[in-house]
Amino acid sequence: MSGPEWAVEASGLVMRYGRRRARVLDDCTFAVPAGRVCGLVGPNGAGKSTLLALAAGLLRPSGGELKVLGAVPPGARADVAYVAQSKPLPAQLTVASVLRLGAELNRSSGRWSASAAETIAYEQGGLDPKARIRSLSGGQRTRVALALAFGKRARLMLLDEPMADLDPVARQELMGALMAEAAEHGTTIVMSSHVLPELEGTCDHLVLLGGGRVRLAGAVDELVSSHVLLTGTGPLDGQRVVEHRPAGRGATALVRRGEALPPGWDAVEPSLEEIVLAHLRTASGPAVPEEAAV
Ligand SMILES: Nc1ncnc2c1ncn2[C@@H]1O[C@H](COP(=O)(O)OP(=O)(O)OP(=O)(O)O)[C@@H](O)[C@H]1O
Repeated sequence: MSGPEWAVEASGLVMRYGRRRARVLDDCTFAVPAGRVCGLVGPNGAGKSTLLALAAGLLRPSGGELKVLGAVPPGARADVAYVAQSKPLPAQLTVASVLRLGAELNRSSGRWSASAAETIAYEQGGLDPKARIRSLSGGQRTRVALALAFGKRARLMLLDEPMADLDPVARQELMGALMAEAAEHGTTIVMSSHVLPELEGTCDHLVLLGGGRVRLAGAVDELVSSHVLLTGTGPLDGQRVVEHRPAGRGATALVRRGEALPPGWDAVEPSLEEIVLAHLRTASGPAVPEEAAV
């Protein structure tokens, strides 16, 4: 692999907005390998946007270490595309001028791809190049912001809820475009989302934030194989229980794989969505110790 092995590396990362405020991120340690498509999930206010803005170099950490493509942000800015949740774009410009501005601002990298940007904006999105940004809908603005990110041909795309205001067809199309970008160019994508089915099948890595901490992080296949979904009745002594819920006359329990199956329980492999939901529902409680987190 050329370049750094890790696209994003956080070690003991702390963020607070102002000295007296509580920690939004507290002692967060995780790493996203280069070339992965990483879902960033967590309840509202968990710190996902904060983490992405730190990685984009728009905020400075209050403590700990953060490296992006091997450099302290914004050191690798030329190789990073960031799409903020608010998608700020100059309202008075036309779509075509925004894409020209993107080309201009990225001239020094020599990597700007007008065709990649135009495919997203015009071919797939059907946007009018002469339309002014202020006349576009929220979803259409999102498309322009994503067109800029694709045009940049960055090595890392940091996308803050990129699909939130897109219609289902546009979502599917743009997820496909992101997957193709990752597969063809080895681009690392870190994408926050609340839509779990969207992440299942597209992300091969996951970071879950809750209560300011990293609750879960690692390769999706390892996270799935390190959990077991139990249904049944009886004590769960010795099991590392993530969540226990009543179901009919018995219960379901998501546990970390490890100990032998307790009597009275049947085990199946959970889906990623079941794992994430269980961790989200318990995200403000104490973290269940994990072994295989990256
Ligand atoms: N500029 C700011 N000044 C003070 N506090 C802030 C600021 N930005 C965010 N916060 C606080 O930091 C915490 C994390 O916010 P953040 O936007 O990072 O969460 P999030 O996980 O992206 O949430 P959501 O899913 O709702 O978008 C929240 O408690 C929020 O109120």
